[in-house]
Amino acid sequence: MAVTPRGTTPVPPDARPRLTVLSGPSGVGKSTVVAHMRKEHPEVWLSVSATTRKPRPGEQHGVHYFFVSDDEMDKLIANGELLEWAEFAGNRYGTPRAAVLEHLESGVPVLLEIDLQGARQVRASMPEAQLVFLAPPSWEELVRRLTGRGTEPPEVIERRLGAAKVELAAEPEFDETLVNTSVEDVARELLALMDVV
Ligand SMILES: Nc1nc2c(ncn2[C@@H]2O[C@H](COP(=O)(O)OP(=O)(O)O)[C@@H](O)[C@H]2O)c(=O)[nH]1
Ligand SMILES: Nc1ncnc2c1ncn2[C@@H]1O[C@H](COP(=O)(O)OP(=O)(O)O)[C@@H](O)[C@H]1O
Repeated sequence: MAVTPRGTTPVPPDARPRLTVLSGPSGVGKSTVVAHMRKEHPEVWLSVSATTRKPRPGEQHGVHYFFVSDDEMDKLIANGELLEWAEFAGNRYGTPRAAVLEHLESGVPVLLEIDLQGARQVRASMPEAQLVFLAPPSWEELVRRLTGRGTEPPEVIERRLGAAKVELAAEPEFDETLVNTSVEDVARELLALMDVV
C-alpha cells in the first residue's frame, strides 16, 4: 500500500526515532507547515492516511491520501491494518500501521498528521510517541484561514469549526504546543522537536 524502506537494516529499539503526531483544528495550517518542512527535509517521512473523503482538486491517490470506499475502510479496520482511525466531520480517516512501524524500525523519523481522536489512540497504544498541538494565533484567524482556503462549502466549514472548539479545548493533553503565526518558524520548531536539525 505504501512505499517502505525495504532492505534497510533495522536500528536497535533504543536508537529508533520517536513517533511524532501533529494535530490541530482544521484550517490551522498543518498541511502548509508539513509541506514547508518536507521541502527542506525530505528525510522526514509523512504517513499517508486512508480516507473515505473525496479528493479535493489537485489531491492525488497515494500522495495526499489513499482515497478508499466505505467497504475498503471497513476491511482495513476489521483486518487490524490501521494504527488508529477516527470519524471526522462525516468521513473516516486512518493511519496504515505497517508502513509507520517499518520506517521507525529503519531509523526514519515519522510524522502523523491526524485529528485529536487519533492522537489519543496513538498515546494509548504507543506511549513513547510525542504529541504536538498546532494552535492558531486566534479564533478569528482560524475562521479566516478555513474560510479563505475555499475548499469546503459553508456547512462543512461550520461542522469543522464545531470540531475545532473541541480540539482547542484538548490542547493541554499534548506534550508541546506550537502557535502557527509563521510557517517557517513552526516548521523549524517542529524539526527541532523531532531531533532532525
Ligand atoms: N485520526 C486520524 N485523523 C486524520 C488522519 N488523516 C487525516 N486526519 C485528520 O482529519 C482531519 C480532516 O482532514 P482533511 O479532510 O484532509 O482536512 P484538513 O486537515 O482541514 O485539510 C484533520 O484534522 C486531519 O489531521 C488519520 O489517518 N487519522
Ligand atoms: N502561518 C500562516 N499564516 C497565514 N496563513 C496560513 C498560515 N499557515 C497556513 N495558512 C493558510 O491557512 C489555510 C489553511 O491551511 P492548511 O495547511 O490547509 O490547514 P490544515 O491542514 O490544518 O487544515 C491555507 O489557505 C493556508 O495557506
